Amino acid sequence: MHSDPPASITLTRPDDWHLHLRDGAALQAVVPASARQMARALIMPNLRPPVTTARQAGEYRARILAAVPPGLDFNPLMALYLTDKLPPEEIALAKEAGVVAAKLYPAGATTNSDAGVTDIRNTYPTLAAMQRHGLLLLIHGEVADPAVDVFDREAVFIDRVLIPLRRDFPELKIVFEHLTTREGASYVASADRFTAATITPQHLLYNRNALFTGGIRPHYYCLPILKREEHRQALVAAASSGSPKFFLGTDSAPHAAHLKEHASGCAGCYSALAALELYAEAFDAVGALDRLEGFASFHGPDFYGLPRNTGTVTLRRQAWTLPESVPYGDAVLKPLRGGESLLWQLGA
Ligand SMILES: NC(=O)N[C@@H](CC(=O)O)C(=O)O
Ligand SMILES: [Zn+2]
Ligand SMILES: [Zn+2]
Repeated sequence: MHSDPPASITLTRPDDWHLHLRDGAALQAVVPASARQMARALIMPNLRPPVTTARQAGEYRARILAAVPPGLDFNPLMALYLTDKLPPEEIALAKEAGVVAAKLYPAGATTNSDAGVTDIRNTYPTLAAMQRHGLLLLIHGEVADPAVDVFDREAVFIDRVLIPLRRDFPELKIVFEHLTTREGASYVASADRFTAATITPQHLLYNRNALFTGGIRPHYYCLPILKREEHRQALVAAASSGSPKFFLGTDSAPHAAHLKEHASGCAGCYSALAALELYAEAFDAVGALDRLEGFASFHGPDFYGLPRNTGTVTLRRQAWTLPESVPYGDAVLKPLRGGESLLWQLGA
């Protein structure tokens, strides 16, 4: 028996556990959208130059707070960018300054990852300090090895890097960011309580056909790249399973439209403008709207050891059209699903 979807759903205020806000004019352009939807966000440190000290993280956080529109309360949580040389002593300073995590980018794996880690063993003293001080390790889980097929880089990362790393640091909390494969979902589901994962809206809604529908579609290009339909289905099953290991992280990654519509287009989807609406659509499609609140509002803070938010947001089942583009400094941004209709709308 099928029951009609509800006309509205109310959730505890959600958080975004994987967000790129950039800096300068770009930061000013994108902070309001996230602050309107989310109570907190874990801010990615892949600026140029990257955020590698507790002091830089504090200064960056202040710039973010200064861009929050009056009347909204938004709490940015900060992470350091792990390099081959991040000193273990910086971890104690970071902990003291309220930084909650460090982010591992394998060198060359994604946008602004050239300062990333060339060999995980170089970071072992720093990872030991993180385990001791209770900082989480956030991972872009793809090998950068050009010999590995782009679509296999996540699965290969699990075998080559993650399994040994987990063995060497059994109590380091690890978030496998922007999960994209069935292999990733089953690794995390069967891992112990120190391992969790974020999942983006695009990986729940689209498979790799979206990259080529009627021509090449640069606004669906992000890393890790969209995968086959069977992987999308595995991700939807994981996100809507009720397991506390999976939670919301948009990986909203703005790039000026002209740099995506380019011979060598940038990787990253700008999803922050309608993130909750997109997630609601994905959960609605499998009749799992009752599982959205756990994924969006509870599992993240529980894993990070932070309090759940108070207050609520309401989504209404009401079609509306997302703008095709929005201002981005001197350029424009084309949001994921821009110019198209959405089924759910976040209440004012
Ligand atoms: N996801 C992306 O495709 N891009 C991100 C980097 C990242 O999260 O890997 C970016 O900063 O643009
Ligand atoms: Zn990444
Ligand atoms: Zn990201």
